[in-house]
Amino acid sequence: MKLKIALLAGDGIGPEVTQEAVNVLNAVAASGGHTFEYVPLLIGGAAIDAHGTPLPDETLQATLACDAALLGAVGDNKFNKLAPSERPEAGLLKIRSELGGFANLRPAVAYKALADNSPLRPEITEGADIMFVRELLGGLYFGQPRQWDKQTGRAHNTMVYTQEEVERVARIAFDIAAKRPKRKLTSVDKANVLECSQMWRFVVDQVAKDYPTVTVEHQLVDSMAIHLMNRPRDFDVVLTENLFGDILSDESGVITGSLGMLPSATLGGKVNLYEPVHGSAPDIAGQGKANPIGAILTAAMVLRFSANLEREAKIIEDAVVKVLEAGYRTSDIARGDIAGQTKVSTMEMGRLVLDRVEAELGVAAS
Ligand SMILES: NC(=O)C1=CN([C@@H]2O[C@H](COP(=O)(O)OP(=O)(O)OC[C@H]3O[C@@H](n4cnc5c(N)ncnc54)[C@H](O)[C@@H]3O)[C@@H](O)[C@H]2O)C=CC1
Ligand SMILES: CC(C)CC(=O)C(=O)O
Ligand SMILES: [Mg+2]
Repeated sequence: MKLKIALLAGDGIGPEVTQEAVNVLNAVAASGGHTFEYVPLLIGGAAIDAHGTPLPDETLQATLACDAALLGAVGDNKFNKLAPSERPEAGLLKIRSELGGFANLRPAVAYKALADNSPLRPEITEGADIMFVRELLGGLYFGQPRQWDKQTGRAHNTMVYTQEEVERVARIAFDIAAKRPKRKLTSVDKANVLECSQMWRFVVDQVAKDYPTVTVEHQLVDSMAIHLMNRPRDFDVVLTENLFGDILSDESGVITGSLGMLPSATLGGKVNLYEPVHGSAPDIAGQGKANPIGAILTAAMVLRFSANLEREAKIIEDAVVKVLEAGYRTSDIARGDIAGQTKVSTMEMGRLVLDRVEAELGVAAS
């Protein structure tokens, strides 16, 4: 297997966690016959600093010429006063839209080893395993018109969806649900207030007719936020529009023990885009405190969806579980009051996972 991967490390903790993801990918390459070529490219604040724009054309063109894109995170407080169109985040939104992936898969799995890290009681989270399918190219983040008119003191954004946009992401979510043991799909909307959501619900019900084995329910986003905390095990595939999915998937970090645990893959476009769910975390950047597991599990998704290496993806996921079971914790998932835990840095956590991946694959330690 040959894979050319655009490496969009970005800002803050982005480069720190991406390096750990690359290390495990390299172990898989070394395990036999695979070549992963990386193309390091600037995006976000790093690209603004170097080229005055958050997505240089060179980055976009080079990414389009790759088989997959692995992104860390973008954003830095020093750009907070810029207009949305000039900020690092605009570079991420633009590359998402140019790559064309519309189905953002964000799995949230409550690992037993981290049961005491969630503020939710272990009996609430135990066994929770949710696959969020977030629509990534529509809704408020992309809708036109949008403006802040400082003269009139009025600002507006536009939520817009077409039936086709809803249908294509709904089909991906139903396909996934049909293959999972629970075969349940929860569609999230705000159909009691928004026309976009009423159409969303109508289209989901239409698509559901093609998936008779999948149980479908609709939840309003506000009460969904509390159901997710009260009874996370009741959910299986959760289908949402762009903004609601952004919020609810971050919220699911409470179920898993940390936002730093969450990976994602965006499918359906010209080039699949892989990124952990978290942002650039400027509060901990450069201190070796970032949890690289979200990025490492994102690397597993690269192998699963862009390289068809399911066994190797599983080896990485199992290695993460084993390291957690052995008690190793980055600071976001460390609890000083629990015996048997060893606090480790970003690089140490990456190394611990890598050691197990290399051992499992029979690769000499790098
Ligand atoms: N995909 C992306 O590139 C995203 C970028 N952002 C940007 O990131 C910047 C910071 O945004 P925030 O709202 O603070 O969200 P954030 O996700 O960066 O951080 C939220 C909190 O979680 C912690 N955290 C996040 N990832 C972690 C990890 N891997 N290990 C340990 N702790 C972790 C942070 O320290 C912080 O306390 C902003 O500029 C924002 O726009 C936010 C979300 C996604
Ligand atoms: C453009 C991003 C900063 C939005 C976000 O938080 C995300 O996609 O998770
Ligand atoms: Mg987000």
